[in-house]
Amino acid sequence: MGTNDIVKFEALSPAEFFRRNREIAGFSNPTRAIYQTIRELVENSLDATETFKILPSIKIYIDYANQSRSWISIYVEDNGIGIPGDEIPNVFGRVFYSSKYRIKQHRGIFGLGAKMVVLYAQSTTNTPILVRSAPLRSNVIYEYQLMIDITKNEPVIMSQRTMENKYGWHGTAIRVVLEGDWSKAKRRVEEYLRRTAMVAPYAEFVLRGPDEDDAIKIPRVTTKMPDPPKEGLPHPKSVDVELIKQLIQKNPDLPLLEFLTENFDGVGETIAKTFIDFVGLQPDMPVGKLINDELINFVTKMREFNGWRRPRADWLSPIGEDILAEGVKFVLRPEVVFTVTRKPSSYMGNPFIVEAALAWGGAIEPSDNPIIYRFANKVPLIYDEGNDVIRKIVDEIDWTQYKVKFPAPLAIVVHICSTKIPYASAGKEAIAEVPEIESEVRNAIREVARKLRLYITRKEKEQELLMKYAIFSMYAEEVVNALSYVTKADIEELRSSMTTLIKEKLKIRRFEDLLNNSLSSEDENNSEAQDHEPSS
Ligand SMILES: Nc1ncnc2c1ncn2[C@@H]1O[C@H](COP(=O)(O)OP(=O)(O)OP(=O)(O)O)[C@@H](O)[C@H]1O
Repeated sequence: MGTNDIVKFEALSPAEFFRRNREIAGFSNPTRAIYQTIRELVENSLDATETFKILPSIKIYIDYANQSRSWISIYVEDNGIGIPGDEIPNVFGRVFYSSKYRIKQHRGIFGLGAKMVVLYAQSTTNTPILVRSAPLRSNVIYEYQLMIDITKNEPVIMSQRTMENKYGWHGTAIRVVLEGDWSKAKRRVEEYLRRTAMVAPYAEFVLRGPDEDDAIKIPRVTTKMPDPPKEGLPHPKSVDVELIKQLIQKNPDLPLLEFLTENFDGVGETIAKTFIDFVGLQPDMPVGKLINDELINFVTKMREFNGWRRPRADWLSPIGEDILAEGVKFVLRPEVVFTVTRKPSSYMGNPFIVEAALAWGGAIEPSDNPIIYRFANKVPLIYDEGNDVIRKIVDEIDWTQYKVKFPAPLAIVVHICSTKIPYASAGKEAIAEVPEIESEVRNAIREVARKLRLYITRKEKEQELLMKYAIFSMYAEEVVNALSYVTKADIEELRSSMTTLIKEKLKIRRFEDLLNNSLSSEDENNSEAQDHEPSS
């Protein structure tokens, strides 16, 4: 009896795989499905706007489509660059179809999110997704109703039409009906938007829920936007055999020297020659002539070679210290916020930048541990904090070295941007442990923590001075009274000289300065100007 008689083999289409395993893309239950749907659509909207320097305006409307069956309708509209009409079916109907498989920072990476939304809707309510989109300067608006042929991983067009674009609209609007629990998902969705606004204060959001008074509006706080990322080439340290084979196939006759200078980030002629020498090959050898062993050796050497330039960070778009501070101030309303954007760094040839903000006091509730807000490529990570390397690092820090005593009103924001975020899963909720990233996160947090220590030290000194001033003034009044009685001098003059004397003694240049929380320059010099790294 042949094996085929007892074991049946079959292939699975990508769409079928994700229909069966939707948990790994974040669609694990009805509450999570709503959150994940909104998140995937909003992230596409943000990518379609800010990557092209358009200030994002995003509308999210939730309605009950059929309350007895827990069917929820979700509508998301943006003012982005839109989608070309002929691309719409594949964009929503073919798993692993994307414009973001490029070396450039995006929120999206997998080419999966929008399709998961369609798959989930289809699997729970059997209704198509409605898409309307108008690219920039388009005379028409395209409208499609789409489903997915799951076994073929292909779009099924249920209806299609074009409409006149009377008002010059551009952007994309999507309506989808799925089974979900809005009452439970609501808080998560609101929190997600609040956190998104923290790192994108240049965006505005309207969220309207199905019930009366169920609406929130997050206004645009600034019109400043980060510079969009440029599109890059792979760094030689990030390659593998398959990538090199694909590049060779495109042009097998290309000499090795040109192959290197044309296809990789930061490889000039001199570096390419040194490298080819290091491998022991000839610069004019056509790259297609590399035999298997040579090819494998070539790739291994590419990763070993230490003469490459560092990966360029032009493919990244960090938020920037000012914009991040504005977002954090607006959302968390702290007493004070410190931010830092670290210099670019890299892991395995992938450039990355870590940014951190520390918010202290004000509306932040004191808690026993720092409150952590994690972001990757401007996406808030809400679930799975326990598995995240950022939580681990924050917990390792000895906060007493920064004068923080818990419970304390302390929030830490960490943003990692990279052309390749090492996510721990397809749901994009936690960042895996990568030593280079860990060390940058640690440095970023320490940098803002040092600013906090300086701030707390100053505040303590100010408190001390205010106390002394109050006590001295109290006694001064008695002295002034007694002096004026004995000498018959003018009491007002005496009082004024006494106040001047006290201020001089306390080194307060202007009393108003003290009340405004700023000390004289002398005090500043005496404070922690020489700020040492605590030896943790
Ligand atoms: N609102 C939108 N405006 C413009 N283009 C969009 C919009 N939504 C989706 N797209 C296009 O559709 C493509 C596929 O989107 P999808 O959400 O499936 O994957 P992705 O964003 O590329 O990656 P990920 O799965 O990581 O989110 C995007 O790459 C983008 O080109």
